[in-house]
Amino acid sequence: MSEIASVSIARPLDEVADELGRSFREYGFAVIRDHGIPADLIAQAEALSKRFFALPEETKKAYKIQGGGGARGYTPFGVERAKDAEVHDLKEFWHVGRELPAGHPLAEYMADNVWPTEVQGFRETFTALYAAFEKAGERVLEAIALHLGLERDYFKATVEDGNSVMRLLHYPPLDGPHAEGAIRAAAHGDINTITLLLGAEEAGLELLNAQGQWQAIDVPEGALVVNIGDMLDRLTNHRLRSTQHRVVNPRGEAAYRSRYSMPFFLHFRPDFMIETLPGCIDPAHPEDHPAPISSHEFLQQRLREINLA
Ligand SMILES: O=C(O)CCC(=O)C(=O)O
Ligand SMILES: [Fe+2]
Repeated sequence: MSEIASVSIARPLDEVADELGRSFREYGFAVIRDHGIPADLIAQAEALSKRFFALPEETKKAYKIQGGGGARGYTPFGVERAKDAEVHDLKEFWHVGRELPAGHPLAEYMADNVWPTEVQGFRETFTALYAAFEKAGERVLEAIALHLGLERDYFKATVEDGNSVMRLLHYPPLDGPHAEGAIRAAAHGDINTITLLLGAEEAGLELLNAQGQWQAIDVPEGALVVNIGDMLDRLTNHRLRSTQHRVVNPRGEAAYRSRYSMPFFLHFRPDFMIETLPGCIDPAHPEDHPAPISSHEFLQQRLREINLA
């Protein structure tokens, strides 16, 4: 049986595109090494994320934006609920979005960021990390374009000034008799184009494989986990799979520890029309979603389903 690919993107992309593409077709996931996001920037970001979540609840709640659907700033424990899930996820998180200059035609789609004044260097560090994620994501998309037989820079214009969001996540420690194996984030597919995940070395991330089994994703230290989101799944007529995944609390001692992670949800630009790629349609795979939909409208529909809009 094949495995989730672990690929260095420092190599020429035409040499790795097919291994990467196969992993995205079969698992919807791949592990990316040599992604170019500096290790010291990651370490600094992890330290500041921990510092923020360690602040008193009342301090953090001051950064919850009323009516903002959690798009920016702080979302407390007990709000987000996966599509069709009955209970809330066991997590709190912070969102950083794109900063566009005033008067930019896409500015209306993007709320202003807020920054916690209690954590020194937060804004600088996460602004730098956002840019680094974006650059790594662009390279992954180049490899995906090659795999799909498209021009290497096909995706560049589709994601330029997109509504990408970086999420700092904290899953607080659990206690009590039901802590081991508890579901920290219920099964879900990501909404966006691709997701790049850093800092998830603490066990718990699992994907639902094609055989219907939950499979743990092992992440070498410092590597990126990349998965396909629903928008790219739809664009490619399900050739690249947006796979259900979840976070479970590990068993043993680790069950009683916090878990931190930092996903970057890379989005198409809001006005990009998601219309099935002609190369992904053939008699065996007829077009599944004939009506094009804008990336913005798709996102709004899905946010309503997960209690964030
Ligand atoms: O924390 C993780 O490892 C994964 C988080 C995730 O899947 C999400 O926030 O969409
Ligand atoms: Fe996810």
